[in-house]
Amino acid sequence: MIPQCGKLAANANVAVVGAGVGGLSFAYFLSKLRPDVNVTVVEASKRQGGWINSSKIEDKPGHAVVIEKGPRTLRGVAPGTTLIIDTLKALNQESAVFYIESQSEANRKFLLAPNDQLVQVPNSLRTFYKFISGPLGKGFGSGLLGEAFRKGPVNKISDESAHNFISRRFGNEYVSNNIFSALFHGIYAGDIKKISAKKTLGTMVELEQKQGSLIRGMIKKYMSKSDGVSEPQLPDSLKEYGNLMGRDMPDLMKLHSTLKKLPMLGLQNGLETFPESLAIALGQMSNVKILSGDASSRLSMSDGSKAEIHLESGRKLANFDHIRLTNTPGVISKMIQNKDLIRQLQKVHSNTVVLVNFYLAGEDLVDTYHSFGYLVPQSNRNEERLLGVIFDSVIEQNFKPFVKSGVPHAAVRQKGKYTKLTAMLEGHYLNEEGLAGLKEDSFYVGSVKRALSRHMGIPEEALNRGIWQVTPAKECLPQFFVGYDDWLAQLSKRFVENYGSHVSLGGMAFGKGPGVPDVVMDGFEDAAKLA
Ligand SMILES: Cc1cc2nc3c(=O)[nH]c(=O)nc-3n(C[C@H](O)[C@H](O)[C@H](O)COP(=O)(O)OP(=O)(O)OC[C@H]3O[C@@H](n4cnc5c(N)ncnc54)[C@H](O)[C@@H]3O)c2cc1C
Ligand SMILES: C=Cc1c2[nH]c(c1C)Cc1[nH]c(c(CCC(=O)O)c1C)Cc1[nH]c(c(C)c1CCC(=O)O)Cc1[nH]c(c(C)c1C=C)C2
Repeated sequence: MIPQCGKLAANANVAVVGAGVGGLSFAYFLSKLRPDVNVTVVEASKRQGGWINSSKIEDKPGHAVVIEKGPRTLRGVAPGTTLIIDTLKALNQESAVFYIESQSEANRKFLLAPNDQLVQVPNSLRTFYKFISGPLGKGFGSGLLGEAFRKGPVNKISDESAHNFISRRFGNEYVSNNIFSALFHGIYAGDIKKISAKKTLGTMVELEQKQGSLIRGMIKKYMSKSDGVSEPQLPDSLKEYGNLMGRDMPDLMKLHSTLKKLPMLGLQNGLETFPESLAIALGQMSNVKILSGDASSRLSMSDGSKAEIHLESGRKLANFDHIRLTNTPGVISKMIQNKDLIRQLQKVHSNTVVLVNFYLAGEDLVDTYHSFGYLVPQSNRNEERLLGVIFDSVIEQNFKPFVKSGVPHAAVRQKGKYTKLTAMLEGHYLNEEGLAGLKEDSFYVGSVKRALSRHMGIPEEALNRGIWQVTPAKECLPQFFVGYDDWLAQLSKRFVENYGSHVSLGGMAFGKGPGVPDVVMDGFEDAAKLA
């Protein structure tokens, strides 16, 4: 998010706060587009990559296994993914790219029913029938049949919760409680009853507004698509990327068309390969400095035209024409002095997720449920406060190299059978207690063992033989509360009143969505506006 701004003057100084993928990609694109600009990246932690964290454990002496303590896959359909893969190509890392086919077992997903049975999310007529006639299907068939005839809200509303919206469209609360609440666990670690429909289900909300119903809207969209054969087009953001970065347009179009058909992509040695490649490229640019291990504690303006950053170590960095902040609203609120802005930023709470990684060599403990993993809807009793479980070993075993001459398949997975899982817990369930409610590691390992045994019948004895790691990702996912878009517009106005065009905001809270492709695309678009 960037205020109306002019282009940076020649040899301008820019600071980027945060060396997560959002900060690194903004710095990378800006330096590529404007090699005369001096860029300083300030990072609190000693490592770069932010929540992208592909960590290594030793299975046996000298044998490293990658475990993801954050994101691991990218959506193929997102334009930001084309930008990421094309950037990796430019950095000679294309051979590290892997993908999952739509028909792959790793593209199946399960939901946990109230009776603790796993039910497959339909991907065929047979599974659709099984799903709607099962415990999670209540209200789905009738809801869908009646959807086209249900009226919109009586009074025009500017926003509502995603739960409200889904319940209105389906004519019951079952569909939200049994299905959509799980999806909101699997993306926002959030409570569907508190999340903005406009921000998170924007396309559906628009369909209702324009066509009166989702089904009618979708039919109309389908009919207009099948009217004529239109040439495939690059989205505007990718056209701008291709033009400004001097990329071959037909190649970019081909890459985007290919990626759009892939449900997900991953990287050899984990998703951290991307921010790591960006950091290496930035390290080779003479006009870029990365300062790690020193947090920004305060921002100030010196004479109305230059900005300063005060670091926790006591050091002051001065003379910046522009500062890019890529942190959550809560973190940014601690760097500024204006009371009104602080109050506004503090309105956004970021949820905490506890990640529990498990690895066991030699055995496949999830063989009856081969899939991406499962999510837990709010209709489940869920004593463990589990949000969902990702079956990393299944994903890795189904990865295919994106380029034929790339890394051999075996390079992304261990040899033979193994089980690698990531369970995610807490999220909105922790909000009443706050961070003080976080428990010891052994508590979470116990919770996950109990849940896996109950949901999939995995014997505790087998779980006791694996390696466990617990990582709390504190206040990691900003929550898009009802009215978020209006809040963002107001916030942007207030930032301009206070800092003119000297400060811009990037990262999960300020882009199109919370995914890696969204924050990378946002970083490019804002860098292009300044360049
Ligand atoms: C558990 C989890 C799973 C996810 N799964 C997926 C997924 O499967 N697919 C997907 O696309 N996305 C996923 N995401 C989202 C993805 O992680 C984010 O889109 C991405 O990491 C955001 O990058 P960022 O640079 O904006 O923020 P961050 O990664 O938060 O980076 C911000 C950086 O700022 C630094 N910082 C903080 N305070 C200061 C300070 N005062 N001074 C200087 N530096 C500071 C931090 O140390 C950090 O390095 C997931 C997120 C989480 C938490
Ligand atoms: C169980 C908790 C979580 C899982 N992933 C996340 C949480 C909190 C975080 C997350 N997952 C995705 C994103 C990016 C969203 C985007 O806009 O790109 C984030 C922040 C991707 C994602 N994961 C699932 C879905 C449906 C999506 C979005 C689109 C897609 O990739 O298809 C499903 C899912 N997430 C988790 C599990 C266990 C799971 C399904 C079985 C873990």
